[in-house]
Amino acid sequence: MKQLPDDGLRAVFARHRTRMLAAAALLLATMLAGIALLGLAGGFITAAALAAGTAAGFNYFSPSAGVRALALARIASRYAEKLAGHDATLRVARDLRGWFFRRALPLAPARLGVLRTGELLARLMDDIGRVDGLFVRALGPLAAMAGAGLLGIGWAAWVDLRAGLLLAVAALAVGGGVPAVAAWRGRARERRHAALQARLRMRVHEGIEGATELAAMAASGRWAGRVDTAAAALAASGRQRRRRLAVADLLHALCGMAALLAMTALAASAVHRGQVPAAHAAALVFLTLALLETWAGMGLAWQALQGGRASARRLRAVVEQPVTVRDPARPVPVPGTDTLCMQGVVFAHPGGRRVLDGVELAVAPGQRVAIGGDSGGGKSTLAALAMRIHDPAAGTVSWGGVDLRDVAQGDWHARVAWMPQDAPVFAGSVRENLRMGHPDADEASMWRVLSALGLDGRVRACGGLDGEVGEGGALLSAGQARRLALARALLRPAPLLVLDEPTEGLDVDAAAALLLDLERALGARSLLLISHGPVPDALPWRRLRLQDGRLQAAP
Ligand SMILES: Nc1ncnc2c1ncn2[C@@H]1O[C@H](COP(=O)(O)OP(=O)(O)OP(=O)(O)O)[C@@H](O)[C@H]1O
Repeated sequence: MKQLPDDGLRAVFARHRTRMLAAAALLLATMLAGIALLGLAGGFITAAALAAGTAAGFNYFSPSAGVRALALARIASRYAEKLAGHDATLRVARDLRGWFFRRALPLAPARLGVLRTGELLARLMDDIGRVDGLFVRALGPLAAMAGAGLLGIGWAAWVDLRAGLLLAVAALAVGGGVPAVAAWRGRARERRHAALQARLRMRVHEGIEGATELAAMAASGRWAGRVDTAAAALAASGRQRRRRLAVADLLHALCGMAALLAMTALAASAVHRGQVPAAHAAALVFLTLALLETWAGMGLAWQALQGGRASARRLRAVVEQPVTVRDPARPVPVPGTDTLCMQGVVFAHPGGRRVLDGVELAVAPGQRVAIGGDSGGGKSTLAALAMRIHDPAAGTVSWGGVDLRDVAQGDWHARVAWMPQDAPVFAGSVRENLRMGHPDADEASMWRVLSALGLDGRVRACGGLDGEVGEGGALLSAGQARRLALARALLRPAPLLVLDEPTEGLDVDAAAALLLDLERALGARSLLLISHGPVPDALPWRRLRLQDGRLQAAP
């Protein structure tokens, strides 16, 4: 992937700065054409009314040609502005997702794992949606409104200085007051709104995920109540935002009315005193009207700006977490088949106790080591260190004498086949699931692994390698799903297998059968097996127990 010079959120927008500027300029042109259209038409009608029956030589042609030209220009610039604005937004939307995934993926699973799926989904969908709409909903309109205001004030001041000052005061009242009302306590409100949206998504997601258990515990109604509560809180927050917007709109209308009355009075008195021609005076009134109409979207744009900024902070909070492991500047090549070694390994999760406290372990080529121990004793943590998901606080984890901190994480992962405790089965076919482990695997090797794990019969009976397994392996039994995940790991051409509780959820006989099948399928590869269940006596594996942060021979 192309390395981007600056990978901050601002850089995503800055990359499309030219397109956004062009879209904002076109939006400004559309606004100006609308304002000029109203001003010119108003001035023209007034001048024509005053000239009626008195001036045979009144020039109807130029103003009406101007009106037609402005109407056409407005249509053309609106079309171009929509095109340019959406083009810029779609590009930002594309890059924003790329940016988020590029920054977030290295944080998985150690950092992302602590976020609940619903929360992560909310950030991926709602927050990214609000941030990628920042330009069309907030930045572009606000910039164009400011530009139109400045030019309008400039023209009014050129016609009559007092009119310019009056428009400037109106602009300050609307431009300062409306955002102040719309955005009052907006930062906290938008943060809360985003959090409520995430909470609703989390409840719905977890309710769907746990639907069967909730039904079995007769708790579906209670859960639906929790979803309703979250939905009601979100709706209340939405109403609060709309109320604030309504108050801002009211303020805008009041300021507008006052400004319009004042401008009408000022224009009439200027005409009366012969300081301004009647057509120009009428144009001033229409200009005020048009500018106020243009500024009508200010409250909404301001709220969109605050919402977008709150969402941007939520996205940054995910991606700006420090990565748990870093690749070295000059990675050392990873030896092929070799010994995995842990020496004096100490590790504690952030804010937690020392889970590992001087672990010594060696897994020689072809050796099988099974590690048992109490629940919560640190077995999965040990596997995660072997995978270099975390680095030890003290001691070393090495492969063939090379410290894993000196190799690139990707190179190391190419040497290991890992099956985590909650290994997922992906929606799709058996083939697609297996190819996740080894994209180039041929059919013969897939069948070999399936048959070694006793899964070939089931796969043949249900459509072969292209048979669907359902979402999360819903069409498979728990044992078949574990076997498929295990087959995926076994298919990986890696000299070391790290399997975390591959027999979880299986009864004792099924677990023993799976381990015996595994032994047959392993061949020359080494195995580091984490299991709190018993390993069948028939297997000549080295058995260790993790106790008080250290490994000892199992009885
Ligand atoms: N990401 C984390 N952040 C903080 N603490 C964690 C994290 N992961 C695990 N722990 C804690 O570390 C300890 C060891 O957890 P670990 O999952 O390694 O145990 P385990 O032996 O695999 O347990 P089990 O057999 O139940 O799977 C536990 O007390 C757990 O609460």
